[in-house]
Amino acid sequence: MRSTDGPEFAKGHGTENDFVVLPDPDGRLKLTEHRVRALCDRQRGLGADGVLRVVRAGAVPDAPAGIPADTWFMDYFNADGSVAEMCGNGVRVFARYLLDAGWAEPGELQVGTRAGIRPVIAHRDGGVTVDMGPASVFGRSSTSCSGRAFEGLAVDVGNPHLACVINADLAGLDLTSAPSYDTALFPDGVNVEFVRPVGADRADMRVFERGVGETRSCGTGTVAAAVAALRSAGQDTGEQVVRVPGGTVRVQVRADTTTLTGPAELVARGRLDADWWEQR
Ligand SMILES: N[C@@H](CCC[C@H](N)C(=O)O)C(=O)O
Repeated sequence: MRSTDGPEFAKGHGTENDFVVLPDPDGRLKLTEHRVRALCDRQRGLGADGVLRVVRAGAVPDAPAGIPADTWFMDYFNADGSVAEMCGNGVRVFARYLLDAGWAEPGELQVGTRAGIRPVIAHRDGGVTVDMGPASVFGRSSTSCSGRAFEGLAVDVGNPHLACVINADLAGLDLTSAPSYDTALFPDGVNVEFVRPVGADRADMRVFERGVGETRSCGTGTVAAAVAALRSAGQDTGEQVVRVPGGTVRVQVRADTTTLTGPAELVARGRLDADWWEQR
């Protein structure tokens, strides 16, 4: 009989950007790069775009200064085991997990991330709004994909993005391999979005995520996409409904901050096999 008393997990997604959630309030789990990759493996693991460790900020040695020790901290890892500063869809799923576990009350809550504290509101309809903080444009750059060059805006949403507004069919892009990017402007890599405006306040988007590959949604990416779509129409602020392969989110870009509203769903809870976990 195999052991079933390994660490607890949950599985959830936000617009089909999916995550393994590992509750670890006191920071006891040894979450190595190898274990993250194994968990996210879609053939031999649970399968996910990333891992969200649910831990108190005080138990995370590299949590940014200024986050109170008892704040719930989203310790985020990409599927390749790399650490990222922020994950917009992840924060929504993280908040849903906290509520489901009874670790947070409905209403407004604060989630610590490597990009700072993100205030979150969980709505009665299952949607979640995240105050994503200001999105700052730090240049223009280019990428090439499917043998074509595209221009885009470099946008910092806590993590780096290159959001390219294009007037071409998104379905025709081959995102099975990483689009090129300027390593001087993006020394730590970049998430690349291709954005097609559809009317004044709507845009379609596909994304190639740093540390993952093409995903069906990227919350921080939709914020970068909204900023780029608005700028292409001569606006610094406004609202955009962004449609991604996995669903639809609403982004508000204000002068002082941005917000992201979209669904978050938990689909399973269980325990990892203890032997499997120990052998990773
Ligand atoms: N899917 C996320 C972004 C996750 C991090 C990203 N891959 C990076 O390395 O910056 C989102 O919903 O924002």
